[in-house]
Amino acid sequence: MFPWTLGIFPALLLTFLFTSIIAVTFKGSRRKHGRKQPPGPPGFPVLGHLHLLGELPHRSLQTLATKYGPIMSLRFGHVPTIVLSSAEAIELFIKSNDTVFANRPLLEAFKYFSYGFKGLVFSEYGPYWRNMRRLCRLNLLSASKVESFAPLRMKEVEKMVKEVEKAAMSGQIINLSELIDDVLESMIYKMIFGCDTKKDAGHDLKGIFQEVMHLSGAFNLADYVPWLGVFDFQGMTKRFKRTIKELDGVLEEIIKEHEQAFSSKTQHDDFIDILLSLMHEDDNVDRTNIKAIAVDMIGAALETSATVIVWTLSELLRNPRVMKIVQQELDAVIGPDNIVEEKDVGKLNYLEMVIKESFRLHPAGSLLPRETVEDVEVGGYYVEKKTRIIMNMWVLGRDPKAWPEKTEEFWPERFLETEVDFSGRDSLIFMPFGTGRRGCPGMHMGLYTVKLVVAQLVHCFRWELPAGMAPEGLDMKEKFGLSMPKAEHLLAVPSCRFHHLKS
Ligand code: HEM
Repeated sequence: MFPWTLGIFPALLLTFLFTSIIAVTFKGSRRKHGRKQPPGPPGFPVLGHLHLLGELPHRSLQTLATKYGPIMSLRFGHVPTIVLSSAEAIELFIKSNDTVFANRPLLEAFKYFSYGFKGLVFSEYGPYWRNMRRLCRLNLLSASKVESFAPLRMKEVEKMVKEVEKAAMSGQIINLSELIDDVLESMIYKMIFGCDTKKDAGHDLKGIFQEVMHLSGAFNLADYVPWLGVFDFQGMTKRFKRTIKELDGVLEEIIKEHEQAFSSKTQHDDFIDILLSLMHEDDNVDRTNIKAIAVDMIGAALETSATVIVWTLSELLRNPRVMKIVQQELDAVIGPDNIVEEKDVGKLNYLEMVIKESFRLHPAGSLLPRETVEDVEVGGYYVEKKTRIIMNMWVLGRDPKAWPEKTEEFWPERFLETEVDFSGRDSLIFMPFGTGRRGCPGMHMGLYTVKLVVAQLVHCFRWELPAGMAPEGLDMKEKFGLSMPKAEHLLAVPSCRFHHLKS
């Protein structure tokens, strides 16, 4: 969820050279109004601490926090920032002052791709956001809506099983990262648009969205040193404009098709249909909202769910002991020869612990960003309005105080004795879907999808690493991005566990 990956070094070098000319005249200070600020390292004028982030900012910030503590003050370009690196720090700041920390940073990419913050994810905290959130929760993400899309999810998962079966027959290596992306794209696009590619109409919906995600995760200098924005050194503004124009063209076409079919349909199935019927009833919903919400839902649902599935399967391949227990549970609950159905996933208790453990070590969204709505004093520190707050989720899962046993190991059994659920309500040591008012409203849909896909792949197939690679040889490096995906694609060879799968 935090963008500053691509091209960070060339961009920083450029900024440094450009701004060092005027740096001598700039008197930057982290002390505001003589009031106490959290500790932090000394920074450069203009650049602040941007140079300290490195290729993997979550790790660099973890190292800095060991020196400056779990509440640390930094400045990225012109943006005052506080990094929270423990459950106690998040409790003190976010939980106790939820409404004060309820904004998100308004970055340039999000401005373009959310149609000027007209959706839910990036809209400013206040009545507009409340209305959008209520609308999405009630009409798109309610328990009954999530359930109504179960047959669609199941159909896509069955198609996936057939594809893997074919590869298994011929002993082929499968690129699981690509396979999972494809399954989730089809599921999510069909749920939102009722179609999955628009290739037949000469568009490449998937390609356009990949560019949206790519640009949303890119480092854009103008977000940190706004007055450099007019020069567009990185060509970002040009790319934002080109991509949103292309995206808008496809979204308009999809909406028009839905409008034409609208009156003849008795049932309004996909998100666009539902939003169009709301537009007819509610003056607060217009065409721009529909497009912004559609983009929001894809951005929020797709990469997060795919990343979690790939990390979970990677951990299972690296830990044959855990894989064996998951398969034993599936055999006992689902039974050999049966395909897993969504109604069964709630009975898979060990799988649930496996997914929790995967979230602990590989949170989808390593750095959760928020922004202060107003000036506030917390824990004796003065935090001014529009300060960026970063919760370092990556550190939370690896904090030896919170997870004293086998901290760095993949050990799902720890959740036998730790009473935490996914929601971040009980305990902030584990909050993979965020916390408070801006916590994830798609948690149930995300969990159903992740559990169903993982369970199916592990129940129907045995998996081995290619070329006789030992489990401990699997590369587990992450790359930084919106959802901290695995750096290398996950490749594995399937073989069928059952001869006659009943679907
Ligand atoms: C495994 C999958 C998912 C993960 C790990 C995940 C995680 C997150 C996280 C960490 C946040 C930020 C919370 C905060 O700031 O406290 C978030 C926000 C959000 N998520 Fe999810 N999410 C997932 C799936 C979904 C799905 C399937 C949808 C909808 C279809 C969705 C919709 C949203 C929305 C709309 C927000 C913004 C809420 C707001 O700002 O009010 N997410 N998600």
